[in-house]
Amino acid sequence: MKSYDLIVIGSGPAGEKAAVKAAYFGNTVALIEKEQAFGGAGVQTGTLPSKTLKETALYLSGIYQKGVFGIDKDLGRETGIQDFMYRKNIVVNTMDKIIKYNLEKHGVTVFQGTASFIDKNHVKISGETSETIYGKYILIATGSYPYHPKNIPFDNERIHDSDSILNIKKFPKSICVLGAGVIGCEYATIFAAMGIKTYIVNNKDEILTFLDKEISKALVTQMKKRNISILFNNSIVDYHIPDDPDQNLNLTLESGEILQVDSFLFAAGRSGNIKLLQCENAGIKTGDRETIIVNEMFQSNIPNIYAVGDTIGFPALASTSMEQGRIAVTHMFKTADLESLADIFPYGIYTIPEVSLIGLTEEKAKENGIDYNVGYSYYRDISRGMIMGYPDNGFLKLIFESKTKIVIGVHIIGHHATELIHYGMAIIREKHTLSHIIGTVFNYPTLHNLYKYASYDGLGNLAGKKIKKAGEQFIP
Ligand SMILES: Cc1cc2nc3c(=O)[nH]c(=O)nc-3n(C[C@H](O)[C@H](O)[C@H](O)COP(=O)(O)OP(=O)(O)OC[C@H]3O[C@@H](n4cnc5c(N)ncnc54)[C@H](O)[C@@H]3O)c2cc1C
Ligand SMILES: NC(=O)c1ccc[n+]([C@@H]2O[C@H](COP(=O)([O-])OP(=O)(O)OC[C@H]3O[C@@H](n4cnc5c(N)ncnc54)[C@H](O)[C@@H]3O)[C@@H](O)[C@H]2O)c1
Repeated sequence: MKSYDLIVIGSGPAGEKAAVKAAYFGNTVALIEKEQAFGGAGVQTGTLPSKTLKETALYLSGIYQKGVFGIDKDLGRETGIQDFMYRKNIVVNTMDKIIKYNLEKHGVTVFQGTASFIDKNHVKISGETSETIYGKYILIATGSYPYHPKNIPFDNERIHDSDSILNIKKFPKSICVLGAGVIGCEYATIFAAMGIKTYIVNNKDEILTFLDKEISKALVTQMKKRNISILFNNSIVDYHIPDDPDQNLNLTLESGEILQVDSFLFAAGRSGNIKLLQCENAGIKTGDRETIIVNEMFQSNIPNIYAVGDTIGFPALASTSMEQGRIAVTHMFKTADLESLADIFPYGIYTIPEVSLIGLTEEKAKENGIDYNVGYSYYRDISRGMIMGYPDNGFLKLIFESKTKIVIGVHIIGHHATELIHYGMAIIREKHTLSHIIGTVFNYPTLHNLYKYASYDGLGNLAGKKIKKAGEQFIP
């Protein structure tokens, strides 16, 4: 029987990074993947395809060029679905090859097949042939899948989840998205940018509840401007698919109304991918939504078995999954180079416009009894924003402690927000003050000047002395 220091199950962001790190430090590593294509939701069905489609929608619709040249490109309506999917397919196929190459270069032995536990050290691989291998340590990195509520008749033709939506053969004439979480909001803005009438049905009275309220409201305003209708405090209780593919779906809302749309996308949650593993054979403790229960070093109740990424639940991001994989390996093999997950990490929401945050929201600061103040700056306040055509009326909001002026939260809505946030992360991790930001020289003109303007605005708010209000200097 083949024997390894580590068996990794799953080739998504968590599994790949863990496998190559363990191999780099001289351990024998096997990785088992059930799909032909590697990369999991990170590469094949989630992060990268959706981000590429967003970039494509921006390019084809010309949304960010309209403010610069004042012209409406209106390409979306003339574009075929092949054009829309073209770049996505290139990115996904290339990343698949890159992962396989990375594993090969590190000397990781790859097995194609479905992994299941025989006991705490033996894993069976069922594929074209069947084989059992031994691992001193085992890392579960099997990710998650879109949860399928029983009452939704998924057909992958008109009723989709976030996997099947990537294989559509024509643009929907209109679409209803269920769930205003990250997946729902991202896809809704992508379809709307392509000129498709889009509805979101959400069972709460707000979207993306973890955002600073002001930012989430600003995103709702931007979505409405782009012809997205959001039906709050509502859900769908019945789905009728007519025989005639040219007729609309009839979706019966909880409120009693019927919503007629061409297509439907379910985006209201995911569950851990652990069914096939037969965790009971190894005595591994599992939790809600098919997750594996782990400690802070990502170790399950069975000491030689670890689990990372979506399969352990929150925060279920590609960004954090990779780090969890590396930390688990540090702990197993005592490489002593990465002790724990960073105490704070950013969220990047790739809606149009993008949203990103790090640190506390205003609501959280209030709840924690912190004496805080805020400062704002608008893209339209700064030269780079002007050059870019004031995209999305975006803004940056700084939250800082009134007494020390130390920044405790950064929230951005607008173009490139997911890139801009990283300076905010450095400020918060280093406990920098508004004065520190003001005393920093940035390239000019750049969007980073948003930080400086927001700091001046914050100081003005603190002193009760403001010459100009944030956003006021805009002369249309
Ligand atoms: C639409 C969408 C957009 C997203 N956008 C972002 C984003 O912008 N930024 C971000 O940080 N995160 C994003 N995410 C989340 C991100 O994709 C996941 O957090 C990340 O992929 C989790 O990585 P993972 O390695 O745990 O699992 P996965 O990427 O799901 O990989 C798991 C792998 O394990 C394999 N597997 C499962 N069971 C077995 C078995 N029994 N045997 C063998 N192999 C098995 C699967 O086939 C898969 O290849 C998005 C997710 C979705 C769905
Ligand atoms: N940019 C990113 O980082 C990114 C992008 C996409 C996905 N992800 C990851 O994928 C995970 C899953 O995302 P998701 O959007 O599917 O789930 P989610 O749990 O984040 O959001 C689900 C939304 O649907 C609503 N909802 C749930 N049931 C409903 C019902 N029956 N009727 C109406 N509304 C309902 C919820 O109130 C919520 O707003 C996220 O937690 C995130 O970690 C991350």
